Amino acid sequence: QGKKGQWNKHIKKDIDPLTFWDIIGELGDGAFGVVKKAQNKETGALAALKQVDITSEEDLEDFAVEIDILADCVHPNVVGLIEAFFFDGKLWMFIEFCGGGALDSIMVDLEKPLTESQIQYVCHEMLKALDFLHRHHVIHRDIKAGNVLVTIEGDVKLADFGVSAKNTHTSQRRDTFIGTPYWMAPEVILCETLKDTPYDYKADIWSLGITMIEFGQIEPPNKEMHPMRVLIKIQKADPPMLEQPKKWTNHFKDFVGKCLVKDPTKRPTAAELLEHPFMKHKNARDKTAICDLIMESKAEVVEV
Ligand SMILES: COc1ccc(Nc2ncnc(-c3cccnc3Nc3cc(NC(=O)c4cccc(C(F)(F)F)c4)ccc3C)n2)cc1
Repeated sequence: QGKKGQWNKHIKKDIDPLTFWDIIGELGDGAFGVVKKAQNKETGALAALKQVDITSEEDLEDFAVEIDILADCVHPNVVGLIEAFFFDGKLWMFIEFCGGGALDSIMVDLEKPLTESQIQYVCHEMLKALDFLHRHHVIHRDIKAGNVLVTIEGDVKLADFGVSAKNTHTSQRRDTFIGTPYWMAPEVILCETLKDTPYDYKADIWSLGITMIEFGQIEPPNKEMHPMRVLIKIQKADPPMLEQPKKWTNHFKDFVGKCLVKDPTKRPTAAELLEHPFMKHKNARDKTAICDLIMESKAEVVEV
């Protein structure tokens, strides 16, 4: 079995998933397509379920890349694939459910940004995920608060709802559409040769820096601008900075400044950033601050 045979190993075929799973609700108002909440009949485990109509071989290829990434990249800070089925012309992906949801929704719901100690912990967890993915030759390419999930225990899991992640091995790229520009690194916009070189994973480090500003201000820089204008500005302007410098420590500001270096060859790796003083502080290993935030956000939603 050639290519086709290759993707079978992670996907159960011709078995009805509803033999093992109950669908118990909807997730997100279709913002992510058809995503449901499911519960395992035997274990009671909760899952996020994505069902995708597979009409063409090409669709299959695209989603096989996603399954391969998730099956190969098992890490405590990356969303976990529980199992996948191909049934009734659909691909069914069951992902470990993160009860706190995405961090952008939490900031919007609570109408407040993260504190520096919450940012310190989330950033440390994200860096561990990025270091792991980059070592596995996976570039995320859409790092932003909306792709950072939290569990009710305060664990942080990197996700990719736009599925723009690329496995440099297969160098298969979903139709090369331009994602949301606000988090985009300068070299990615310029389509510089650096995009497909040993430096192309550095784009995630730039987006991490933008995401740090997003955590501290609820929105990324230039959010009020028209997306096309932002592409030009990211190219031309000096790197963005935190708006209220007095609000943040020098370690945090220095960390953001190191991520937002326009020349990718001069931008640090995730491994190097894990050694930055901002990451050596005990807050970076203390989940209590983020647990308080998650409880506050869960308390907001009173089950009617
Ligand atoms: C609206 O409130 C909530 C509340 C809880 C949750 N919790 C939750 N927990 C787990 N997954 C999801 C989820 C939500 C919407 C869409 N997809 C979700 N998970 C998911 C993720 C994926 N794939 C990835 O995240 C992914 C794909 C490629 C690469 C990567 C990475 F590079 F990060 F490894 C990650 C595939 C299928 C699914 C169902 N949502 C979400 C919203």
